[in-house]
Amino acid sequence: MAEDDRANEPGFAGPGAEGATRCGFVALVGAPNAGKSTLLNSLVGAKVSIVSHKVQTTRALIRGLVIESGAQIVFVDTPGIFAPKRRLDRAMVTTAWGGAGDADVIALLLDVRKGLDDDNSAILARLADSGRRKILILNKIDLIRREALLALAQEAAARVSFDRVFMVSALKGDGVRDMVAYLADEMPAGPWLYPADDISDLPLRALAAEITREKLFHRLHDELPYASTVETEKWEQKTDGSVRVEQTIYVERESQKRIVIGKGGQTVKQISTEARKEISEIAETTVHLFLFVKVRENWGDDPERYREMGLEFPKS
Ligand SMILES: Nc1nc2c(ncn2[C@@H]2O[C@H](COP(=O)(O)OP(=O)(O)OP(=O)(O)O)[C@@H](O)[C@H]2O)c(=O)[nH]1
Repeated sequence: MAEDDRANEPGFAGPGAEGATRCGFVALVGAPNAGKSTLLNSLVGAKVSIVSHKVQTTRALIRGLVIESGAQIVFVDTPGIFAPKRRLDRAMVTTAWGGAGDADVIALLLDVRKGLDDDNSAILARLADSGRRKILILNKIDLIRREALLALAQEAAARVSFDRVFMVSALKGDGVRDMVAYLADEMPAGPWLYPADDISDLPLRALAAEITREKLFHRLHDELPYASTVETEKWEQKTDGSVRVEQTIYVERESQKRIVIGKGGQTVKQISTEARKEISEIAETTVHLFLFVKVRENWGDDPERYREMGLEFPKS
């Protein structure tokens, strides 16, 4: 149904119609790499959460805002849930469940190729105890046969009583609109929490740091991306409308710094070129990006770094 048609439906209330708008929170939870960030970006129609084929790209709670049928849906992209080992891992998992606890609807995203493996089984077990409204989103249906998909849906539904099950391809957009229409109906009555034009509650400078971190993830291999973090130190509006952005990539060791910089500065230059293009898009202006690489030993044990990433610092 076209947006215009909806406006003629009884009960429709656009922004500002007091008492008739709806607004609520949907927490996207799931194992690492299930496709939460891909889904969120596709829903919002822009990049608010970073995507990579490596696991655990999303560290903090990132909100994406979608408006559908008079409802503002605040999607909360949580870090992937898995058995944590390091301190940073524990912080991410605690944050993820914290995000789910406050939501009107918990949406579990499951990579259909993984099926009910250990990570997904553990999440299902925990969700089964939650009294909240919950839906199951089977993602990456472009990669699996229909019979296997239906069998998986049945198996998951036998463990947790989901209010609804959706089958989608976040990458291709299949099935996504139906899911959003359902969620819009489920949102409680109330005023919108964010301006209609906003797509995320993350400030531009935080989004910009996330974009650079994504490029870092794409360019570098093994453990290095996990040992690095990016901070926007300066966001300076120039009189000609352009912005000067200074960011620092923090790594844990001198040897890692050399890798990030690359031969003759090649690697950091490529990261900078790719990041600048995307930051310009979200800032909707010309961006001059300056990247610095610094060693900050043991940042993984520094409470301040967790606060900057929007994570709680776990005591142990
Ligand atoms: N074929 C296919 N690939 C997908 C689909 N959705 C996501 N992917 C891919 O799966 C990988 C992981 O996607 P992300 O969106 O980063 O996953 P995530 O759940 O946010 O991951 P974490 O940040 O680790 O929690 C990426 O390479 C995506 O391109 C889909 O519907 N089909």
